[in-house]
Amino acid sequence: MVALRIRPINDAEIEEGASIVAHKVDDQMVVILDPSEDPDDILRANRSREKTFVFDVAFDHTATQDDVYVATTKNLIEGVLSGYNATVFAYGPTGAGKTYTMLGIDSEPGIYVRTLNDLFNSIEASSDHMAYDVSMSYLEIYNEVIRDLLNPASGFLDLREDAKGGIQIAGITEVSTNNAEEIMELLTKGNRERTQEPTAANKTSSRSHAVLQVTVKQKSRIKNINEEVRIGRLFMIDLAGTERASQTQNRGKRMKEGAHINRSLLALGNCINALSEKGSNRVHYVNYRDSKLTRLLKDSLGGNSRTVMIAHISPASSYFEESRTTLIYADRAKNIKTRVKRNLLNVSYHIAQYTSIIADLRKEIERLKAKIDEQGQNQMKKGEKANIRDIQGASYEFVFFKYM
Ligand SMILES: Nc1ncnc2c1ncn2[C@@H]1O[C@H](COP(=O)(O)OP(=O)(O)OP(=O)(O)O)[C@@H](O)[C@H]1O
Repeated sequence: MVALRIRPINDAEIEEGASIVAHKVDDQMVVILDPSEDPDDILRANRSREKTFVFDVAFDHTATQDDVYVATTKNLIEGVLSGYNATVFAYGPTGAGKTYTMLGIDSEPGIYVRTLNDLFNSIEASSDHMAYDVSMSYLEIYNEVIRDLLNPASGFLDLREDAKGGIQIAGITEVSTNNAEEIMELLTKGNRERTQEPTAANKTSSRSHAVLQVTVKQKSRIKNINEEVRIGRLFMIDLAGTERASQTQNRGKRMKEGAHINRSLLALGNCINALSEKGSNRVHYVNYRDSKLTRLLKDSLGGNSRTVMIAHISPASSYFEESRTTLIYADRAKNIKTRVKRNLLNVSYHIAQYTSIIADLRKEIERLKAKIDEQGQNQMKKGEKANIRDIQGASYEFVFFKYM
């Protein structure tokens, strides 16, 4: 899925006399008008100045953070909870609104917070039958090195491929928690560690790609000697901005950063090109190894993941070139097809572990008993004359039946 978001025009753009050249036509269509061409030139009819693009969904300045979240990301949660991988990434020029969409601001939180809230609400709603283990890591790729944003003191980390071709980051901090607020705290702290610098185009420009990875392991509460564990992974990525050195007046360090950012985005673009032409007659080699970013995104782009790209542009005429290239890039990405499969892990227990399974079962029975008692008490409080014994009898029967 490819979505496009046009942010509102800002004061600086209005002050420099920019006009609005990018418009949303309907829920999927966007039109961009080339401001450099002479509108009075009758020989070049309007058609040549306008370029139309169609995406799965398009947003403009009227869209709320929730509109964007609901249309792009909310639907991925159920899949992640049942063992599928999903990736959401924000792409676009510097200052076009990527961090706003992903992290948001306190009064208008973005996709990270909304996703985590819904993820934990869904887990709570189904936790009677299933046990979930959620862990999270947050990293940045800056100048082609990986840093742990939850533990920046750990230095540079390595990407490794496991026996099944899965990508792992050696030594990354994995935080286990089932509390969205706790995660948000960690995230805000992590984000402060992110390499940010003011550029001419954006006062708090993110100079790195930030990757939030959430892993959800799901297994049945009912222990068995053969247990199936489903592992769903969700990547949420705030890419560094694409930029032109001339636009941001970058020199020295900024220039070098720009080169690295552009290298990984170029590698990403090459992968997108090669993947979008897969299936056509030409054989294309997809070179994921060209950058850390594409190695990390290997599964998300061409493999086993539901992937959503949210491309961002400014509506201003001064951003026309960046917007045009972003639209072309995003248009290419529409052709990528991924094939998703559920990640299953089968755990067979040894006889020696049966005592621990029995202990777990006892704990589960105690938990259910306590829950039934609590429900019974609540009903009594409400003055309902429910026959608790009947409820308990029926529930125990149900538990017994489940363990048969
Ligand atoms: N949809 C929006 N509504 C209101 N304000 C927005 C919106 N999108 C972006 N902004 C504002 O525009 C500014 C730049 O946005 P943001 O920092 O998200 O850009 P970015 O694409 O992440 O840039 P960079 O790549 O340089 O980090 C911020 O002040 C942000 O709050």
